[in-house]
Amino acid sequence: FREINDPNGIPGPTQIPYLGRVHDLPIQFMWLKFKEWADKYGQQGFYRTTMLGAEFIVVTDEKVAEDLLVKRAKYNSDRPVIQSLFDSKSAYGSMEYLPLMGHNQYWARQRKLSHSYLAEATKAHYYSVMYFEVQRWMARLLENPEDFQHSLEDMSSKIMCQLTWDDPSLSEYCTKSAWGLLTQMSPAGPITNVLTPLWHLPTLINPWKRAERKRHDEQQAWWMERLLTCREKLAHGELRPCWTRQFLEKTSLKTSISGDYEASSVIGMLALVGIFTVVGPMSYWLVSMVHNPKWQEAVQREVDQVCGGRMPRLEDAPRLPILRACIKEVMRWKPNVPTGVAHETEADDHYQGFFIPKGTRILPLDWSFLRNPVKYPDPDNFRPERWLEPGWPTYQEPLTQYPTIKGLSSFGWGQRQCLGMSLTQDELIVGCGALAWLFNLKHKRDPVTGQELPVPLDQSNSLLIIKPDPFQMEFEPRSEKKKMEALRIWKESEAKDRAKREQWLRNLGEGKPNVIKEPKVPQSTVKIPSHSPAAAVPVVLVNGHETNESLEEVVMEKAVVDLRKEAGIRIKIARLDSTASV
Ligand code: HEM
Repeated sequence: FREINDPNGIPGPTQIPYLGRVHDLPIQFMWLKFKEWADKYGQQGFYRTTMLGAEFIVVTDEKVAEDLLVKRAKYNSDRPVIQSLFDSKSAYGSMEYLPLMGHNQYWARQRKLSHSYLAEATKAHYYSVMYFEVQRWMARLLENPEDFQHSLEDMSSKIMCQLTWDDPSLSEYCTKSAWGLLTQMSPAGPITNVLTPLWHLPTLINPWKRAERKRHDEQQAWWMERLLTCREKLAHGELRPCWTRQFLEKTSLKTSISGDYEASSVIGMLALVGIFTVVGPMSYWLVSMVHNPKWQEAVQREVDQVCGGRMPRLEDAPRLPILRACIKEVMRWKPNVPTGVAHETEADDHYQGFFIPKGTRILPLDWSFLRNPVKYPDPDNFRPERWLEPGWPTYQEPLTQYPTIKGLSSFGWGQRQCLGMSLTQDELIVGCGALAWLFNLKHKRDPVTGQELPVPLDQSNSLLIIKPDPFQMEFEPRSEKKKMEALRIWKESEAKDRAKREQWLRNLGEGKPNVIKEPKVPQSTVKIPSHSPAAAVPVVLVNGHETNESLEEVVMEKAVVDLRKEAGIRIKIARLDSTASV
C-alpha cells in the first residue's frame, strides 16, 4: 500500500492495491469524476491515478499537455491497448484502426495518406458534396422534423460515404458500423474494457470475444467489398472522384501501404471517424440554440445580412464571426470527447521533479481544459462573446479569421492531433449556417398541456465520443418563402446530380471523356502566412484551369496521355510571380 501511495510521488487519489481507483470511477460520465479529482489533486496541472495496474497521469492544464504531448511528442505519442479489440495498436501488424494504432510504421504511413486526403477535403470539388448533403438534410427536416437525430447522423454519414467511395447510399450501414466500433473501444462499452482479465477467458466461454470476432470480420469484409467495388467501377469508368479512386489511380503507386487489406482499412476508417465526431457538435448546436434564443437571433441576423437571403456558403465564412463564435462555444461548452484521447509514454521520463515510468497513459482531460475559469471565465455558461469581444482572455483578431475551431484542445495534441479539423469546421459552418438561415430552433410543446418539453443539457451517452440522448424539439421554418426556397433548392440540386450521373454514364457509352468542372476554391477562414511552406506550392494550370493535382501528378498523367496518343494537353505552371510552360 505504501509503495503505491508514495508521499513524494505525483499527487492523486489514494490507490488501493491492485484495484487502484477503478472501484469508485463511474463508467457513466467518467469525466466528471476525473474533474472532481482534478479540483482536489491537480494544482500542478496534473495528477496520478491507477486502474488495475495501469498507471495514468490525468492532465488538467493545457500548459502541461503542451509540455508532455507536444514538446515531448517524440516519445509520448504511443497509444494504450484497447483490450476488447484484436490488436488495437497494430503491434502484430493488423493495420486496421489508424487513430488507435501505436506509434509505429503502420501509423506513420497511414497518417501521411489520411493527411493528404483530408487536405484534399478542403479542395473545391469536395465542398459541393457538403452543400448537396446539407440541402438534402434541410429538405428532410422540413418533411419529417421528428426524425432529426437520425437524419442528422445520416447526413454526416452520406458526406463521408461520398467522399470515400462516391456512394451516399452506403450511409445507413456505415453509421451502424461506426457506432459498433465506437462502442467496442469505449470504457462504457463491453465490460472487458474495464475488467480486462475477463477478455482472456477461452473463446468457448467468452461471449465478448465471440461478439467482437463477428463485428470485426463483418466490418473488415465490408471495407474490402467497398474497395473491390470501387476498383470494378473504376475499370468501367464509372467511379467519380473520391478518396478510393485517388488511391487506386495515383497513391497506390507511390505509397508504402502494403496492399488491399491495409488500403481498405485506412480508407474505411476515415469514413467511420468522420461520422460520430461531427454528429456531436452538430447535435449540441441544436441544444445550445434552443437554450440561447438571443444568440440564435444574432446568428440569424448575421446570416441574413451577409448572405443577402440565401443559404450561407463557405466563402461567406470570413464575414460570419458570430456563427463561428457560436460553433466554437458549442464545442467548448459541450465537448464531445470530454475525457480526451490517451497517449502512452514510450520511455522513462522526469517532469517537474516527478518520475513518469515508460508505459504510463497520459489523459489530456478536455473537460478540465475547457472549464478553466482563468482562460474561460464563467465556464459553465454559453458565452460566445468570449470569442468576439476584446477584454476576454480568448479574444483574437482579425475577426475575419478568428474565432476558428482549428487548434482547439478538443482536437488533441502533438503528433496525434486530429486530422479532421478543416473538414469539421467546414461541415459545421455549412450545416449550422443552413439551420440558422431556414429555422427557428425551439422547444416543442406538449400537445395536451401546452407545456414546453425539456431539452436536457446534461444527458448523453458515456462513450469515448458522446452525443446527447434522444430528445424532442421543434424546427419552425422562419417563413413560408424560405421553406419553399429550401425545397426548391434541394429538388434542383437533386435533379442536377441525377443528370450529371446520367451524362457521365452516357459519355462512357459514347466513348467521350468525362471532365469534372471544379468550382472556385472558397477563401479559407484561415489565411496561409506567406512564410509558410504551403504558400510556396506552385499553382498548376492545365489548359488554363487550376487543378488540384501536384505538378508531378500532372506531368505523370501527361506522360500516360501521350502514351495513349491523345495529344493536345498543355501544362502551364505559375510559380508565385513568374510563369513557365512545360
Ligand atoms: C468534432 C470533431 C472532432 C473531434 C472533437 C476530434 C477529436 C480527435 C481527437 C481528440 C483525436 C486524438 C488526438 C490525440 O490523440 O491527441 C483525434 C484523432 C483523429 N481524428 Fe479527429 N476529431 C474530430 C473530427 C474528425 C474528423 C471529421 C475526421 C476525419 C474524417 C477525424 C480524423 C481523425 C484521425 C484520422 C485521427 C487519428 C490521428 C492519429 O492517431 O494520428 N477527426 N480526433
